[in-house]
Amino acid sequence: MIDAVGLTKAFNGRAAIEEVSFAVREGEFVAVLGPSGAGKTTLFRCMTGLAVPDRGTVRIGDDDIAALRGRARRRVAVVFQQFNLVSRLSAFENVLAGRLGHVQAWRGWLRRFERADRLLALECLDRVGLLAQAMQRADTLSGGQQQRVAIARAMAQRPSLIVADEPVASLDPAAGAGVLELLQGIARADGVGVVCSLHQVQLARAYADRIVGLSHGRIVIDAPVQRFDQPAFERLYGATASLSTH
Ligand SMILES: Nc1ncnc2c1ncn2[C@@H]1O[C@H](COP(=O)(O)OP(=O)(O)OP(=O)(O)O)[C@@H](O)[C@H]1O
Repeated sequence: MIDAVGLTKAFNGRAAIEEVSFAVREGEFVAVLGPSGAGKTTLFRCMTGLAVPDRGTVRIGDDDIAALRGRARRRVAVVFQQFNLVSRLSAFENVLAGRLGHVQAWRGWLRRFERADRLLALECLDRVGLLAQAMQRADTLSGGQQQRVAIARAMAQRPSLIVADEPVASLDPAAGAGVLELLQGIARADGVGVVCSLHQVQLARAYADRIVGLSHGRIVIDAPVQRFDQPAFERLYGATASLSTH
């Protein structure tokens, strides 16, 4: 469904990612692991059209993501480490923002969404367990709740792919696990592809279907989660690291 081929991006003559290729199928949850500076964020920015690769393509179905403009971009939803909600708006209004790529522009400006869009936003909030908080201002919610709102917003976009860049890095372990369980559920129930970068190997092993490992800008592992073993772990994090303690 999503096909990244030969992605290369350099900054000041130094490659941040080099010849990165991988595919994500419908309903698949792929965790991207790798040490700091391995190139995960650069890869994600290229996959979402936020950055233009020097070489390579990302296709979603028949479309090249770099060529997708405006509304067509709605096929890829992004979840950020810092949630990126509008703090003074309610959870509900933030989720409605996920519909902006689907409605006429004036409806977005005036926040006059149709009934079907409002119902969908409520349904998405219900799916993430926050219906009761729908009218609460985003900045009064806990970090875990804010990330759930961001996921509801991504769902309201009705995307083919959700790209989540370290979505649990700012959360405590329980809230982080809850967020990954949600993303896993969305992949399975809705057939949405999910690509999620993580620093916690144990979370990747618990929730992902596949692990893609990036090191120095290159893919060094691409394997089903069951095959992510000690040698794979060492290839990614170095010989002194031990999988059993992660
Ligand atoms: N805008 C930029 N300008 C210059 N160098 C950059 C830029 N963005 C990324 N880099 C460099 O590219 C390399 C990969 O960075 P990137 O942020 O993609 O890694 P990462 O795996 O996401 O790291 P982390 O896990 O710490 O977030 C690093 O060496 C970084 O310094």
